[in-house]
Amino acid sequence: MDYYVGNGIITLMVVLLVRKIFQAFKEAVWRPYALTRFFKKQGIAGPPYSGSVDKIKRLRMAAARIVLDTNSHDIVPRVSPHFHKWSSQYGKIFLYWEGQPRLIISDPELAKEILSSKFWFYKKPFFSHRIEMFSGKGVASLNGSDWQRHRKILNPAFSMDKLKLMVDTMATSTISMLEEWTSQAKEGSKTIEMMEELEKLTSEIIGHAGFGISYEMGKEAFHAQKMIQRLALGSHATSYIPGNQYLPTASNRQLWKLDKKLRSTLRGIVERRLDSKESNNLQFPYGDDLVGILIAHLKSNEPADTSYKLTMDEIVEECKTFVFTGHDTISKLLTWSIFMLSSNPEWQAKLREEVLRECGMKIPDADMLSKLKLMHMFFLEVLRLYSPVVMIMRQASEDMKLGSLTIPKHTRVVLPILMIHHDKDYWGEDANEFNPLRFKDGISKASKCPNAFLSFIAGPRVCIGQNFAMLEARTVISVILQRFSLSLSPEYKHTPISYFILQPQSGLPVIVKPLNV
Ligand code: HEM
Repeated sequence: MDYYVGNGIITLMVVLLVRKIFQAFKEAVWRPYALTRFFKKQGIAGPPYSGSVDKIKRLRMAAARIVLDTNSHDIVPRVSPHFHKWSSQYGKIFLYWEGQPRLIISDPELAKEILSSKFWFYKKPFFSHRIEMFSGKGVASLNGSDWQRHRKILNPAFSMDKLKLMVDTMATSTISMLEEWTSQAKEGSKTIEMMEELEKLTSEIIGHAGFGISYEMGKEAFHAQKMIQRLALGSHATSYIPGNQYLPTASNRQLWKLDKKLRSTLRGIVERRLDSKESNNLQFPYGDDLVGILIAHLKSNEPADTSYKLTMDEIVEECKTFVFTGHDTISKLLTWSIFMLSSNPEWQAKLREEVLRECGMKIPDADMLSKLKLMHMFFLEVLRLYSPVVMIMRQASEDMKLGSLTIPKHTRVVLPILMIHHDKDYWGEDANEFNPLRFKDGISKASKCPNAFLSFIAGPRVCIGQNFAMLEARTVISVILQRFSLSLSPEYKHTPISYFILQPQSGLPVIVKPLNV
């Protein structure tokens, strides 16, 4: 009997081993060969599969050592050196390998076709457990009916009427930051590390506006989220070993601890709100901010209670999503805006003049802000040249037609937003120059191709926080320009880099000077 059992186990192990070897061969040899051939027949080329991940690492490391001239906005070779190199060799559409095969598409018309696809033909791919740890398993990463349910619940939190009421909170938080600057600028001016300062400000604003808490109360959550992001991106960049997120390595243990901390802090915020029910608001008894709206959809234990409901875990994950999306992108838009104002005195003067004309020294409200036309063009140009999200990815859920191409099921498609934004074919010979006036007749007329501006993407999954971000950016910059002048510190090194979001590699030191001094 033992003999038969022993033989059976050995046979099973051999079968499993052969299957594993076969799968590994299929993934590592057959699939790259077959896919490369498949695309080659359609006229799509790309760099060789073998050694591709190392090549990307080497290109990135070399690019990270370059310091650009402060007036140069030709940043794609530094931020995405591999895209830059390969697009000049293989054209606007090419295939490359980074763990999996990826098809780069830098044609705005095809990008539009992908982004407007309704029936989940192009879905969000699963990135990695580590990325979800800081970005949350919320509306930004879901697909299908789950995404529809979350998006429908969240849309009311971003209605323009609601956003307008947040301007006061945005301005008040900015003013208290500026009071700090004034008290520090005792000798007439002060150098401020602007990227850190703006991360704190935008955390405070989303904390107040979305969660009804102060920065001090939300500090632990924001700090844990930031630490997870740093650790997760560090380890993600250096390893592609499947399943290694479950190994109890030192960095994994630290990540698990931080994740637990982040989740428990957010859960605490939600539970405190649950305890503060107000019976006179029938539609949103827990408040009509982001957390209040999410809680109003908390699934009760009644079996019939299924439509448009969220579980407690889903609410916590959604809060995580907004801790991330609600401040990281917008703080970098503000960082690059301050960089542009500090290095372009003429534009700083123009925008200050417009702010003083429309708002005087008053705390701006939504109506005043809507009159800042030059400032709107300025932000569009900053977003074009320094788009905080440099690329997005989708995955074909079945064999698809895209223009004249056939895209096989499971192919990951990359839309390189930053590279499209710097492409001379769409934006003209001055594509790398700072010229907000190119937007004077609106976004669609600013380039040769009406869909070439993609900072917030387009289609059903367009950024839900786009209006929130633009209102916050106008408020913060208006209040700063009313009270301070800005100039770039000689310490600044122009080194844009993408750590998930585009940012200056070594921060942004800026000299601030109160205007009445
Ligand atoms: C300058 C600021 C911002 C930029 C450039 C930006 C950019 C983007 C982009 C490119 C996407 C699409 C990602 C993809 O589909 O892969 C996106 C989605 C999203 N953004 Fe933003 N965003 C900004 C601000 C915000 C803010 C302030 C919030 C929240 C308060 C926010 C919340 C979201 C959410 C929840 C999604 C996912 C939407 C969905 O899939 O239905 N964003 N954003």
